[in-house]
Amino acid sequence: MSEGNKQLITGKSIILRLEIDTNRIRFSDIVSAIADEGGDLVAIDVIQTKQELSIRDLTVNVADTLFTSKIVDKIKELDGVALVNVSDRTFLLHLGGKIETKLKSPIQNRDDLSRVYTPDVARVCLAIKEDPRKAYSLTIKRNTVAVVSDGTAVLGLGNIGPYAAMPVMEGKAMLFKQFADVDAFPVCLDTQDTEEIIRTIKAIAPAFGGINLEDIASPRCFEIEERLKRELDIPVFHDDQHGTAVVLYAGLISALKLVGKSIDSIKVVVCGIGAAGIACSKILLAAGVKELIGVDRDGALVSGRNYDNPMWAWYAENTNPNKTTGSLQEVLAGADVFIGVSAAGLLKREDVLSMAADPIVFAMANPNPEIRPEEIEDIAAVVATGRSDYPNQINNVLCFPGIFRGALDCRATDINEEMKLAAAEAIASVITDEERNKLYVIPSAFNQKVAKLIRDRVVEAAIRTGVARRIPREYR
Ligand SMILES: NC(=O)c1ccc[n+]([C@@H]2O[C@H](COP(=O)([O-])OP(=O)(O)OC[C@H]3O[C@@H](n4cnc5c(N)ncnc54)[C@H](O)[C@@H]3O)[C@@H](O)[C@H]2O)c1
Ligand SMILES: O=C(O)C[C@H](O)C(=O)O
Ligand SMILES: [Mg+2]
Repeated sequence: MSEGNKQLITGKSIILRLEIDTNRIRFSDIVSAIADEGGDLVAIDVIQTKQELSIRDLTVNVADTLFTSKIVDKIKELDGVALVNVSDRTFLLHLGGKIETKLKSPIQNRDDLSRVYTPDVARVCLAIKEDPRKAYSLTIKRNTVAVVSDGTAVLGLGNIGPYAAMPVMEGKAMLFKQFADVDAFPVCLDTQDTEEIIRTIKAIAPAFGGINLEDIASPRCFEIEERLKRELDIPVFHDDQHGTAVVLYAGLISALKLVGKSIDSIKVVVCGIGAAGIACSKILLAAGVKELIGVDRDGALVSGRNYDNPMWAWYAENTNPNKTTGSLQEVLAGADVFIGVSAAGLLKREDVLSMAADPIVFAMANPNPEIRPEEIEDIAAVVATGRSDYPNQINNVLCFPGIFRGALDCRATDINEEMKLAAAEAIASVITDEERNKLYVIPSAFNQKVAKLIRDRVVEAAIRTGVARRIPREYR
């Protein structure tokens, strides 16, 4: 297990079910024992009481699994307490998966049955056969997105395969529904072959109004997306590239306002030149960043070198104008902005100290960032991560629900550059100059304005650029 993955088990919440003999032990002694072993008791539920026996569920936050085993051992030593069960709240939330199918209308009698199913359904099938566009009005297609992964670059966990990728894809499906009322379905493919992935996605496309590619490793992800965009008539969007780039750009516009720097005068270092790093770099170049340096495992990407990865060859030619060479630490000196889309713990406090005044640090690797915000909160002007448990969450969740809502509503054939830029501007517009501060440069995922604003701007951009096949009523 890598160092990064080990940190994964931080910040757990466990539930201890205890059978307590109240004649033999005081509850306060149990609480102290838990605290002594590093547990933070946050809730108590009394499940049952009979005479001197009390069954209680104690919800305890622990910093990592080590504390869990210490707490469990300590409880077992206590006289008058029996440990009935220990459960992890996160695992409980995943029991049986996180999403399900719901019927829009119940099937209560023969009449209903004959309409939703044989024989009447056949008339609907034939109507679609006659005019395939009716798939949008008569099937789930108009509101359904496939979240497709091959499990090769799941968060920063790497190639963990399609089964292990499912919890993330189910999570993305939840976010689609929660934030934009899009029905999304996780599809994890048991193949890592580019052609087979393309063929499979094309074969399942009839049911879907859009394809959200997720956690597919670079450089394969580029060809898969490019080919599918060309060969399918529904929008195909690689979230780790474009969703991330859109939110990053929105966050950077806002952070630069805070520190009073302009986009064309800053030096930016991007660490991790994969799917997210390349897309973030492209959006920054388009926005006018002049000094942009990409760093991967072997240091800065520089023109004139031979790179097997064709995207790196392109990257080296189009960035790093001063041909700066060296490690992350070396090229970061004097930089205004650090963007991390690589792996946990790569950035050190000393590195941030070597940056220009008012450094902006976007440490976006998941689940563990390149540096923990608490390590640099006193020296950085703005710190953001991809996580939900710190302020300034720069995560593609802010983008993909609204962008697909817009694309589906106007039956777009594509999600193009103008639509992505419109989404970034929509996110950036949510925070006013008065509201903006060090801990609030990007709206929260729960800000209800975001998805709606993105949707409207995306629809407008789709209409403007001629990719909308339907004009929503308010734009007619
Ligand atoms: N916050 C967000 O919204 C968001 C979105 C997408 C990706 N990410 C995160 O960014 C990371 C990369 O995701 P991706 O989809 O681009 O994956 P990817 O596999 O396409 O790219 C990762 C890149 O990071 C490089 N890398 C790995 N370890 C490195 C090291 N020690 N030093 C320098 N470079 C290193 C790899 O060589 C690769 O080029 C993951 O941690 C992921 O969770 C965050
Ligand atoms: O899944 C996330 O939280 C963001 C992003 O898609 C990632 O792969 O890290
Ligand atoms: Mg992802």
